[in-house]
This record gives sequence, structure tokens and C-alpha cells, in this order.
Amino acid sequence: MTLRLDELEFHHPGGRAALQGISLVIQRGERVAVIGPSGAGKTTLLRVLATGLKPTRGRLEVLGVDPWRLGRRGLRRLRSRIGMVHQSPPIPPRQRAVTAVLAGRLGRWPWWKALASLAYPVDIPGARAALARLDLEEHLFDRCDRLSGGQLQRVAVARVLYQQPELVLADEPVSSLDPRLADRTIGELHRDAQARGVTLVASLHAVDLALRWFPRVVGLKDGAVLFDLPPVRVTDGLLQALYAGEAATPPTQDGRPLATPVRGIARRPLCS
Ligand SMILES: Nc1ncnc2c1ncn2[C@@H]1O[C@H](COP(=O)(O)OP(=O)(O)OP(=O)(O)O)[C@@H](O)[C@H]1O
Repeated sequence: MTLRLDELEFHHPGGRAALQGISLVIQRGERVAVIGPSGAGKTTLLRVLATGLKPTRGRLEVLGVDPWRLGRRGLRRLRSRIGMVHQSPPIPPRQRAVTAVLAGRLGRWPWWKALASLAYPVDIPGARAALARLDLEEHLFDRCDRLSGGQLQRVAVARVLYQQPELVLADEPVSSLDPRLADRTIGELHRDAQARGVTLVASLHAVDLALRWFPRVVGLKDGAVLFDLPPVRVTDGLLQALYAGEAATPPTQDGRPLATPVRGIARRPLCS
């Protein structure tokens, strides 16, 4: 098992509960989408799973251990086994794409190799191959502050592909991409997770992508799990309840409503 959450709660300092009563078990190799309206708690949940935030209450197990019982070294080691794609990638602006990708393995390399990699890229072919999977090969030596938001998001995905972590967490990893690239990028994350038998948890704004790609979909609302189902069982009624008060229709990648005939196809996961 990769993740176990037991009656987990999280309160941001000075805020109300961003997560409440979350109980989930995610087995190794599962691919799970987390959907829900703005403010539902998707980012908070992923940051808790990435051990960036400590739960206020309840139990959490990540890759077989309670992160918050580990010492500093143990926690650092655990984090090097987790790959996180952030919604706005925290990449230093002057860093080149090649260095940003290689940074994926900094936590696993000996200090001398990590240091050398910052001065001169130690594995250019590896970085090139990861970027090529996302059509970004020609930007290998570009500075990150000269890339578009969508290109930067794909560099962050390439970094995780290069890192090869045991747990991949992706927080709205395609929010800046057009529908074709979004599909391609989610597809690459899937192929990587499936090929290596590792767990992928992604929060997604676009319901169509979640239903099309993920064998398990968790609907989060007001910090609690509203449903946890395979896509074929996510009904219109559940989606309406999830997004009630936010939008007339559930959000999609291309802005078009989830039309029924398309949905029939869309709800069959491409990878199962
Ligand atoms: N740093 C913070 N301090 C206080 N409250 C916060 C903080 N970050 C988030 N929150 C609150 O926690 C709740 C969950 O926020 P979160 O960002 O996890 O939602 P989300 O589902 O990812 O939203 P979005 O889709 O808009 O990114 C919201 O009510 C938000 O206002």
C-alpha cells in the first residue's frame, strides 16, 4: 500500500478546516484523480501527501511509514521517493530546463554529484529524453524564465519523469496547457506510472480528463470526500452535487460541456 489516511484533518494557520475526516487507502500502482471545486482542498491534500504539511489530526501513512514519526534524515529520504508536480512549478527563473529536470534526482545522488550537477549538467541525455517525451527537446538549454507557463509546467512534469519516484503527486499539472497537450501530458504521466508500477495521484480541474484517464476518481468538496468511484459510476447527479454553486456545468479542459455521447467514451479510462 502506498497511502493510508485515517480520519485526517488539516487546518491552515488561522483558517478553518481545509481537510476534514478524510479516510482513504491507495494501493501501490493505483492511479487516482482528485476533482472538486475551487477551495475544495485538492492542493492541501496533495501537500499533506507530499509531507509538506503536517496533518492537524488523524493518521497518515506514506510509502509504508508515518512521515511525522521520522527524524529529519528519514523524512528527507522519504521525500526523495516522492515526486511532486506543482501547479506553479517552484523553479528558479534563471535555471536552464536541463538543470531543472536533473534536479529531480538531487535527493538521490551523493552530495558531490548533486553539487556537480548544479555547476554543469551531469546527465544531458537523460534530461533530453525526459523533455522529448513532452515535445520540449529543443528547449533543453533554454532558461526557465524564457519559457511560457505551459512549457514550464511540462518541464516540471519532465523532472518527475526523470526522477522516477515511487509516488507521483501532481497538483493540476496541466492547468496551463491546451486540450491536446493536456491529454498528451497526462498520458505520459500515466504511461510512466503504469510501466514502473508506481502510484499516481493527480488533482485536476478538468473533469473530462479525470474521467478519461483515471480508473479511480475522488470528488472532494469542502475538505471532505463526497465520492470515491471508478469513472463509469460518476453520475451527472454526483458531478452536479460536487460543483453545485460554482458553475452551471462541471469544468472541462476545452471549456465545452460534458456532452452525453462524448461522456460515454470519456468515462472509459484509457489506462486501466
Ligand atoms: N495558506 C493558507 N492559509 C489559510 N487558508 C488557506 C491557505 N491555503 C489554502 N487555504 C484555504 O484552504 C481551503 C482549501 O484550499 P486549497 O488550495 O487546498 O483548495 P483547492 O481545491 O486546491 O482550490 P483551487 O482549485 O482553487 O486550487 C480553502 O478554503 C482555502 O481558502
